[in-house]
Amino acid sequence: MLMAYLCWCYRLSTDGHDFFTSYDEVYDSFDAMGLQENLLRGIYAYGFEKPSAIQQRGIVPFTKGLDVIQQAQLRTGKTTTFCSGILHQHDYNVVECQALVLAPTRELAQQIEKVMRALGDYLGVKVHACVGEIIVREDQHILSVEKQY
Ligand SMILES: Nc1ncnc2c1ncn2[C@@H]1O[C@H](COP(=O)(O)OP(=O)(O)OP(=O)(O)O)[C@@H](O)[C@H]1O
Repeated sequence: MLMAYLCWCYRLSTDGHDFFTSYDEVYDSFDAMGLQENLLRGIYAYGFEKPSAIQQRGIVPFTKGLDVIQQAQLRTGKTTTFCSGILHQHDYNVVECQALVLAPTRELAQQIEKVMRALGDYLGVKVHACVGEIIVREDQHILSVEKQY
């Protein structure tokens, strides 16, 4: 199968000018990415041994706090890429909502919730999908009173 992937990073520079660049660092193992230990445990426990092409290029820019645009073919590991990046950046000493992922469909939102929960298994992360047909007040309660991440 032809594997196509693209990874761009975008950040406001300190002098106020934008810059836009392709990201060409490649990490051929999850260990080499400098990820939180408990995130690594989650990745390996999920059954991943070697990062896919988009993961080799896409996870680390997330962990550096860059604004990232990624594009790759279906089923190449995009969801895992941004979930890992998000989970790495959390401060697990702070009990508050720290990330919001927007998805265009209920199925995608639920798939992202599943992956986030699995990868974050050893991090103690709390994940909640706010989808239609569930009372909005319940979502608000979970995200505020229960202090979900
Ligand atoms: N490094 C990896 N090693 C083994 N399996 C992997 C790896 N990364 C992802 N997978 C598996 O490949 C499948 C696709 O992964 P993922 O959902 O992250 O890709 P995607 O590009 O977001 O998919 P989609 O295009 O359907 O949204 C999943 O079953 C996932 O568990």
